[in-house]
Amino acid sequence: MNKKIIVAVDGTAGSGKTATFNAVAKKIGYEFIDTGLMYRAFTLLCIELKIDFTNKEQIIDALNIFDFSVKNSKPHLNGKEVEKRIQENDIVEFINYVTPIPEVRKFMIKAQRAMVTGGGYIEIGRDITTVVLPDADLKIYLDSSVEARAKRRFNQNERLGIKNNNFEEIKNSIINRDEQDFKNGLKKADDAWLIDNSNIPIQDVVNMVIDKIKELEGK
Ligand SMILES: Nc1ncnc2c1ncn2[C@@H]1O[C@H](COP(=O)(O)OP(=O)(O)OP(=O)(O)O)[C@@H](O)[C@H]1O
Ligand SMILES: Nc1ccn([C@@H]2O[C@H](COP(=O)(O)O)[C@@H](O)[C@H]2O)c(=O)n1
Repeated sequence: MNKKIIVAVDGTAGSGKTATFNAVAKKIGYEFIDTGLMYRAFTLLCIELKIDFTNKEQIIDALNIFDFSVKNSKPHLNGKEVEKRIQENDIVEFINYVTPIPEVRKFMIKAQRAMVTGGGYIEIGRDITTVVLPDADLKIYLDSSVEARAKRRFNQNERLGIKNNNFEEIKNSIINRDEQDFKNGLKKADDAWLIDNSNIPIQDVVNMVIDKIKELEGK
């Protein structure tokens, strides 16, 4: 019987981490953890508490009443399902006040590490291969050009009926998020497999990754 492994994935905003690795996890029976949802849900809590985002102490205090869970594959904030709400534009507008705060990152990293209790997990984010799961069996860094990512996000927003969908705004938002993510420590780990999917269909990336996981399970 092949032994399931731990897969850690980082990559730039909108590069395809969720769609690609959710599909991989479903096909091979792995648990899928999207750590970005935790940061989005926490940002939503701060919005709901009407926190002054320039006040770090208020943001840190909110961690004491932050309960995040995933039920039936849907993210829940303090027991309430928030899957679509945390994809709205105001979350992206404020999240960059939240993600650089060391106390917030320490809280999230501890929780994200505890979620992976052995093989059979795929965890995605910005610091998974470098900080959360540095000893993962397989590390992947997923990237795409800014243009490709903006086009995809625009089309996704259209499909989801997200309000005020504007291509140039999305492109600028991606550039800003990349800037913040690199400041927060996003980088390709030396032992990570770089996949640039700018011109590779999602199904081909899914198949490439599954082949690699099966190879490592057999070792
Ligand atoms: N290889 C690909 N080719 C074309 N479209 C893709 C590819 N991979 C993902 N997509 C599409 O790109 C969009 C963004 O993908 P996704 O939401 O999975 O990115 P992400 O990296 O998880 O983003 P974020 O970091 O913002 O959560 C989705 O519409 C997805 O279907
Ligand atoms: N491990 C992580 C995951 C995410 N972030 C930040 O949260 C934002 C939302 O994440 P998405 O994957 O849903 O885009 C994102 O902009 C990251 O800045 C993080 O810092 N660490």
